[in-house]
Amino acid sequence: MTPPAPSRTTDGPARSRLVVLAGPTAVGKGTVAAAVRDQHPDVWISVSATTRKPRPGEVDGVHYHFVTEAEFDRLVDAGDMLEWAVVHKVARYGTPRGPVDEALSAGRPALLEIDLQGARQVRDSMPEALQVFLKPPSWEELVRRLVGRGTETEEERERRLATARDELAAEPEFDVTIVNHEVHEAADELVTLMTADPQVRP
Ligand SMILES: Nc1ncnc2c1ncn2[C@@H]1O[C@H](COP(=O)(O)OP(=O)(O)OP(=O)(O)O)[C@@H](O)[C@H]1O
Ligand SMILES: Nc1nc2c(ncn2[C@@H]2O[C@H](COP(=O)(O)O)[C@@H](O)[C@H]2O)c(=O)[nH]1
Repeated sequence: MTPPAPSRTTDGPARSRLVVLAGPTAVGKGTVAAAVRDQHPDVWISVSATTRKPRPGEVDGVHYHFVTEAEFDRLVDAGDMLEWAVVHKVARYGTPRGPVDEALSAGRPALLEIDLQGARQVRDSMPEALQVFLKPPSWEELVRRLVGRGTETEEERERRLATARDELAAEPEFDVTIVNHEVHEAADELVTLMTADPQVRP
């Protein structure tokens, strides 16, 4: 799919659409974002900074910028984070501000895959961003996906599922909901939203 040229307004240069993708743990945010990356290289996807340790197979600078607590503090103190939060009561995650501005100024549709707290911060600071909620087909399927991923201990899974209940209740805050039944269908729905005229809200 070829994106339309970004809209121009009378009060500034062209800016493309910023989309926030949020939703409970293991709903498939990362998987859908990876499918978007594979199929639509024109879409820019933010690489977050985090203080959590890499999982097997995760590459620094690709999946996350893995930073120390001190480095994260420095980024926050310098005002270099568009948003950040402590997620699942364990680690800090944040969106580096500079690359987002560069992508939008270059006219690329930009995607942030972040948690509910971060989505709320972006809603305050960039109300023009489109807020998309990714929802599981059912609670049972969400648990199946979390267990099936096999990357957390039982204790960590319980903590994530507790957060997930609050996150599911926040669905009405979002502009659009996509149900992640099938990865490629969800990715296509997301790209359709990302490449629509940013002046027109769905
Ligand atoms: N549509 C789908 N159908 C079946 N399995 C899926 C689907 N989407 C994702 N999965 C699987 O669910 C698991 C969780 O996906 P993923 O890690 O992308 O979730 P996430 O929302 O990014 O999670 P977290 O917020 O914990 O980082 C993975 O094993 C992934 O392969
Ligand atoms: N507020 C932010 N949340 C983020 C960011 N990057 C990722 N996340 C969210 O963290 C959880 C856990 O991720 P995991 O990789 O440890 O499974 C998940 O909900 C992500 O969406 C960010 O920059 N800011």
